[in-house]
Amino acid sequence: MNGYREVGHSLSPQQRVQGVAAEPEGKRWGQSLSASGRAALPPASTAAAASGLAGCSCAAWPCPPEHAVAAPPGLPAIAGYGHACCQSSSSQVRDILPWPSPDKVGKDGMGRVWGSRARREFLFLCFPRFCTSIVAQDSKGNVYHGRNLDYAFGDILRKITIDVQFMQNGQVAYKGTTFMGYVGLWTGQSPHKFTISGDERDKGRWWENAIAAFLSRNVPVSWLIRDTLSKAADFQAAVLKLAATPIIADVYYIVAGTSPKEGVVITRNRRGPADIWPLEPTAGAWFRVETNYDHWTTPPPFDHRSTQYIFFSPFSLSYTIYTTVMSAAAPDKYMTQIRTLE
Ligand SMILES: CCCCCCCCCCCCCCCC(=O)NCCO
Repeated sequence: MNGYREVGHSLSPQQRVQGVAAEPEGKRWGQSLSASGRAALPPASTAAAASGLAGCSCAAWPCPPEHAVAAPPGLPAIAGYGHACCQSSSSQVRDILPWPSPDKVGKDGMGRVWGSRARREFLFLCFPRFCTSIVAQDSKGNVYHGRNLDYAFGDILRKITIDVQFMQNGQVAYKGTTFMGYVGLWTGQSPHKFTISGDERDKGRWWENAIAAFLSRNVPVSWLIRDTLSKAADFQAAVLKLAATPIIADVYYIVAGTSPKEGVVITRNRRGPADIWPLEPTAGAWFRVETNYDHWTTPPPFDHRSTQYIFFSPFSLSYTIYTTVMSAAAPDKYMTQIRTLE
């Protein structure tokens, strides 16, 4: 079964989501769950989930866990999913992230969606596009940023995944999640300024990357994340730097700041930006999800991420190395979980 490895215990996806749902806003977000945290989950939550509750009209925000909308049998409920004050948002989420069909989720979480494990490994190598980043703003204007880093060679990479802090004058200048011995960063946070994640964009040919690297002397994409974390003064400066600096390969940079509306997906060509896709909360666009496809295109039919819920999807877990959640305005809440396959 897919699980989570963090300080001393592992949780199933279902326990994890329900545990988060059980906590008051701001208390539990970004912290490790304890066994007692799970025990505190009100029984009503399970009852509501089992009863088929389809939205509520209470005035509280966040919607209490007992108002969580039911998920299909065997899948977790999400608090606030059907709340009146985010009805439009909820329905957007429902449209964009519907529950996967349980009959497609097998013992290893991939089941009939992908077939045998050998076939999946082969498919990953052929179509290595599995990362997911999300930036979202809540009703109070807080901005959150999450990412799944999915990759092959999980057995090795999970063992060498580390959170690193870069110090300057005795203080944490920035931090990130990476692999032992790997110089760049695909995930990081500059405290009280911004957070960044990178997702691969599979465009162009390998030799074009080589030319960009060796002849044009462009910057590797993960180095630019690190350099931006180190040098950019604020969200705007970070977005400008990430959008304009010539890099070796195409990529998606997802950036979140500390103030309302500070969230953006930058689609990069080697030479500059192909597209900038900001949050537009006043127009209902309170979140942006980037996987490994241009947001204005339709993902191929073999990729179900845009039609399944993201972080806890059994579909994605098999190749997920780690999940990070962060919010630059609350830098201490930075949390990475290594995804185990036990
Ligand atoms: C001694 C050094 C060991 C280094 C290990 C190197 C691992 C490289 C990992 C790169 C990860 C890039 C992932 C980008 C996220 C993404 O979009 N993934 C989808 C798969 O292509």
